[in-house]
Amino acid sequence: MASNEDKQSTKSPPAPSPLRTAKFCQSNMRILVTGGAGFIGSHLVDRLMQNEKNEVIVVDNYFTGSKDNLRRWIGHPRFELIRHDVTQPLLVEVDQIYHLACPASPIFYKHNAVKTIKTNVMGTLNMLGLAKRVGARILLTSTSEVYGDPLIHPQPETYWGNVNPIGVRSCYDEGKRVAETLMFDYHRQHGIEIRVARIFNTYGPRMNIDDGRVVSNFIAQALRNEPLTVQAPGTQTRSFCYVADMVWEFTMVELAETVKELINPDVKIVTVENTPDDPRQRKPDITKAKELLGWEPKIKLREGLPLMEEDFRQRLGVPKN
Ligand SMILES: O=C(O)[C@H]1O[C@H](OP(=O)(O)OP(=O)(O)OC[C@H]2O[C@@H](n3ccc(=O)[nH]c3=O)[C@H](O)[C@@H]2O)[C@H](O)[C@@H](O)[C@@H]1O
Repeated sequence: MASNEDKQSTKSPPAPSPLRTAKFCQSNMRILVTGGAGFIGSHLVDRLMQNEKNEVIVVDNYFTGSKDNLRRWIGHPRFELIRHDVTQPLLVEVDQIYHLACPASPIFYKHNAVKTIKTNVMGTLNMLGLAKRVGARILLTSTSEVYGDPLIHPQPETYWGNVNPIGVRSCYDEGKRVAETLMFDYHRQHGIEIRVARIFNTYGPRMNIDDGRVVSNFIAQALRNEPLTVQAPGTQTRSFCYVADMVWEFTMVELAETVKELINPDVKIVTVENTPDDPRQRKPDITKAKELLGWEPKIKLREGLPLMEEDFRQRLGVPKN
């Protein structure tokens, strides 16, 4: 019944703006990346810029992103960088929107919770408004946090989650859930072409060194000869994705032991207090992605960690012995 109603109310996509379909610009694809100066955003920009038919516009407010991540593209004729906060409307003529903008590390997103939820709700609303106006396709980077502390393991796309609506993480996980709702409502009501990617704990070069997330913490701690801080109980799991890839499930103790073994065997592992609402386990069911997209992870944690170690060594000025 619901699906029939869905079908009836889904409109065909709005036509792209006449400016974008004019002959003179048909050959190039103009792509907006919000949060493009961030960790995942800047890797995406690298990939998009490899295609000579792409023009890339990045918007970022540099709250957690950095111009340094885009150094190689600044001044490139197919690249533009705009300082802009997505909670404010933006008008640009584009064909595709990759909407990544939002602080993603729990310490950053909890630091200004109201701003985080505004970014998720108003930011996504603004980008959907833009997509509707110019007829662009839009992708939202959502998160494994939409599953909260999941009661089903591993998590299929169809799982609705177990989320605390009034907790300290809600600004992010409920914020992303509303953002997903907005995406599907704009699709049903206005025919916008949408994609939603639920990203699981990604790590790799260019993460902020003091980002606060577990992989960057452990690597920076190992390189600084500080104890690896496993938050209790340490048996909670995450499924780590190398930034060019994905997904391997580990407990935090296993991760700490791997970082110790690979990066600094002398470092100590200590157990410290955890934060509220920390999910006890998380692992995506990737059956559908394998079947429909032909996608599966390739880079194992033991291969990905050294690549991130190399980047952190350079930025921390810690040479390899
Ligand atoms: O990537 C995801 O899927 C989502 O989840 C992450 O949230 P979380 O999994 O809590 O990320 P971390 O802060 O890296 O924590 C992972 C686990 O490591 C533990 N941890 C964290 C830091 C540390 O120093 N030690 C430690 O044991 C935490 O208790 C937690 O159980 C991030 O908030 C989001 O960027 C993202 O959307």
